[in-house]
Amino acid sequence: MTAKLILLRHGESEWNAKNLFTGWVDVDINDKGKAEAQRGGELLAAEGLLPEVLFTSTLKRAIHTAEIALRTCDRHWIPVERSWRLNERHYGALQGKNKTEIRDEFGEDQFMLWRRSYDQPPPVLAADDKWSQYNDPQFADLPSEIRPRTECLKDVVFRMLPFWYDRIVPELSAGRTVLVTAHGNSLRALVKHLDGISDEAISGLNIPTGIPLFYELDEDMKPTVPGGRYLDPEAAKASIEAVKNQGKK
Ligand SMILES: O=C(O)[C@@H](CO)OP(=O)(O)O
Repeated sequence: MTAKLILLRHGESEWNAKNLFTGWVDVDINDKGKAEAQRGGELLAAEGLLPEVLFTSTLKRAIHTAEIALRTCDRHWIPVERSWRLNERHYGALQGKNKTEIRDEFGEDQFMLWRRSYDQPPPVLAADDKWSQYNDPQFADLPSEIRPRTECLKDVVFRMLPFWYDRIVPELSAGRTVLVTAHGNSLRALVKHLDGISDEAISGLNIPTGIPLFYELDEDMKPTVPGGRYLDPEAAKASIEAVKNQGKK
């Protein structure tokens, strides 16, 4: 038996369009993002890949993307579970900062280390910073030692995997088609795990906005096709290139 897993990064957000580091800042999708989410739902319907359970982060750009995509393929009614463990990587002191300005100020190497290295987090964000979520009621139940003030991708893998094993894998094992709507870096963490990508090679992986990535998984929860399959490969290619080049002039 194989299991069906669909990964969907949220559609373009207001801050993606403004070229700002976002992380845990709870910005919404814009009109282009809404259109991408709808197209995502159309692709699911066209392939007959109809989700039976939804997992999302607690951030509105992922929640709203899922709502639009599921409404479009008439699956608005499926059970849903949200978890902070699927949230975007906390971008620390870079949250709210312009990517091009950070690249100009600190140079390409440091910019890429912060953006795509596996284990080097940006500087911490002060708890009382304008763009901090440290005292947000949404995260009040999280013990302070796991409430992030910055994260590298390795930290995301560490906090995401318990949710994968405890909540998502049981649904896949039960034969249900699972949709996960999340973020560029929380999905990079999951793809790294699924495809066994090395700490070095993961820096070259980018996830496009709003295009479903379909994985068929074997009984060991390993992909039958490495890397899965984007339901719109051409659009995925163009969007991956755009994500990769963010911050460049
Ligand atoms: O700003 C962010 O939170 C992420 C995703 O939008 O950006 P990046 O692709 O630079 O990691």
